[in-house]
Amino acid sequence: MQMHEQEQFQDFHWMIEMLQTIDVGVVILDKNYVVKSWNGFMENHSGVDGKDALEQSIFTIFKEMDEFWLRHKADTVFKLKNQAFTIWEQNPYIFKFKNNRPITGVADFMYQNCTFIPIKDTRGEVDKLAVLVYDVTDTAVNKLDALRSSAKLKTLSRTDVLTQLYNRGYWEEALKHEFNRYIRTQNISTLVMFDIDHFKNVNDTHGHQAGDAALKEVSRVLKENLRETDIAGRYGGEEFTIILVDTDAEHAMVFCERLRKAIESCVIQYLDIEVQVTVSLGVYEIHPKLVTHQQWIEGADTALYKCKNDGRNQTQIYSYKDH
Ligand SMILES: Nc1nc2c(ncn2[C@@H]2O[C@H](COP(=O)(O)OP(=O)(O)OP(=O)(O)O)[C@@H](O)[C@H]2O)c(=O)[nH]1
Repeated sequence: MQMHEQEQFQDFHWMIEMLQTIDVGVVILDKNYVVKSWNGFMENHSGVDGKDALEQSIFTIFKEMDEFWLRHKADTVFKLKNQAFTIWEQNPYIFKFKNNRPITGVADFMYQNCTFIPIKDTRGEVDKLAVLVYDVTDTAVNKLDALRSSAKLKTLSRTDVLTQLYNRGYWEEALKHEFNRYIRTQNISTLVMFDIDHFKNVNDTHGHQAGDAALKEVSRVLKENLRETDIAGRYGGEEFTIILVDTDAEHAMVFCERLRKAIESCVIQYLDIEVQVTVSLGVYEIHPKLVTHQQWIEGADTALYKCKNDGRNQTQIYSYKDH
């Protein structure tokens, strides 16, 4: 061997050595999807030895592979002679490998980004392509975790922890939204504010924990009586609010009386204590002369306090002329 040839052979040897050991999968496919090269990364993760993979169709080695998808992707690389990419967000993996990383052990399989590179022959024709496979499991798992916890945060920040109803902030936003919708569409909605009667007595007699159990139970009964479109929130301590969408005061009254009776007949169990509570409910149908959503709340609140003054455990309707 001449000196020049020997150097070339050395270069080739180093290149093969490097391809064998890099932490990226390298597969070379011909136009018939037959494997022409298979590096160490592919051997390690697929469990298929290079000598067994060579001259096999890639679809024989990976029987579950989405053949249609890969052919479509590769065809464009062969035709356009351009590189193509896939990212895990679009397609979690091309080659299904088990994930064996200790840190991101939660993922069942390896997330992959892949690059498809056209390889030209000596005449400049693309007759093969290289698929480079990058293990991006760590990045993917971290990103998915962050997305999951931000979705959880979103729910948390709009939910009252004790009752699992909407909290006051979120509920009030919903009320504003409904108020503006009325201005646009003139669709009637009714606001209900209700409060547990003599709730202080429950706490004083049975303790705060029993009081919490009562709040939870009242919320449960409330949820049971709601329609899909109704929006219920915990307004404050033992005060609750409901927007009854597309409902007038008369129908709201029927709803409130049903709810009031359901709560009254409910026996709340906390340890060996049994507690029963009643509620007072104020009803206010939206009115064209209302200028702010705050006035809507005030009307319902006035009706609620009228119930308290008139003996509690009842529903009253407020009307605009009471202003
Ligand atoms: N257990 C418990 N109690 C709460 C919570 N938030 C507010 N409270 C209590 O609710 C009670 C409200 O009492 P008041 O405003 O005097 O009203 P009330 O006793 O319900 O009487 P009326 O509304 O006039 O029928 C207070 O004792 C508060 O401490 C809570 O999250 N858990």
